[in-house]
Amino acid sequence: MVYKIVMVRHGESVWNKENKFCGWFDAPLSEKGIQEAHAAGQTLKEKGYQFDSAHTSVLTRAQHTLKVILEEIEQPSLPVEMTWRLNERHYGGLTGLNKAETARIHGEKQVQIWRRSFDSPPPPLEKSSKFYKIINDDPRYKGTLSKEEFPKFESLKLTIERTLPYWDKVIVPQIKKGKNILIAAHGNSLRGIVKHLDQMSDEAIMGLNLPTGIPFVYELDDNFKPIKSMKFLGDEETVYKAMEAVVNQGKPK
Ligand SMILES: O=C(OP(=O)(O)O)[C@H](O)COP(=O)(O)O
Repeated sequence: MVYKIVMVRHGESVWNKENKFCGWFDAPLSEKGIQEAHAAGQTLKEKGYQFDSAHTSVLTRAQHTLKVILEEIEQPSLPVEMTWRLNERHYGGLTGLNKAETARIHGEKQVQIWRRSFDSPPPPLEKSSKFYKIINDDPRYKGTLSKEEFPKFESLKLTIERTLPYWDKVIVPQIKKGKNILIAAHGNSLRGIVKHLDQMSDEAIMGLNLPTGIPFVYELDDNFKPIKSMKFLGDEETVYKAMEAVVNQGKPK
């Protein structure tokens, strides 16, 4: 049996465009991001993809991307499960800061560590931050995350620790039943799933940057080992350039 799963990072958000660390802040899609979502949906339609269910985060940018894709593939009523476990990593005290400006102040190397190291977390989101209440008092987390559980920051390691239980307990059983699944999520929650599937080392995952709005496919064997890893549904040059652009966000300008 060969299992297939499609994943996509949401289209460009307004904060991606403004080059700000976003994390759990609920930035909407930019105009370009909406176009990217349409293009992703059209590509999936051209290639004949249809799904049995979809999974996304509780953040608008991922949900909006998914909605546009489902409209494009003419499956607007597909069952969708939303969970904070697929949220972007919580960027703590970096939330809202411009990445290039942060690199100018703290150095490109430090920003690279904050963005891509496996287990060095960003500084915590302090109560004094203007984003603290917006994120922590957001009603979408009520009843699912207690005050004690609510993160103040997340490294990739911590992100994986809360994403993988959802992958293992909810998504994998659906795939094993033969369901075709689509996941629309975020740069770092998806990097966590990719690291797990490809059994990438803590060092190797540092070099992976996911572009916005370009779906990618995994084909997995019975033991969930990849037969085909991360096959992007886009031409190589476009994908490469989009990945490079993500890397360059952390350079001082
Ligand atoms: O919110 C974010 O990711 P997202 O746009 O995938 O939701 C982060 O700001 C991505 O930043 P990074 O690429 O520096 O880890």
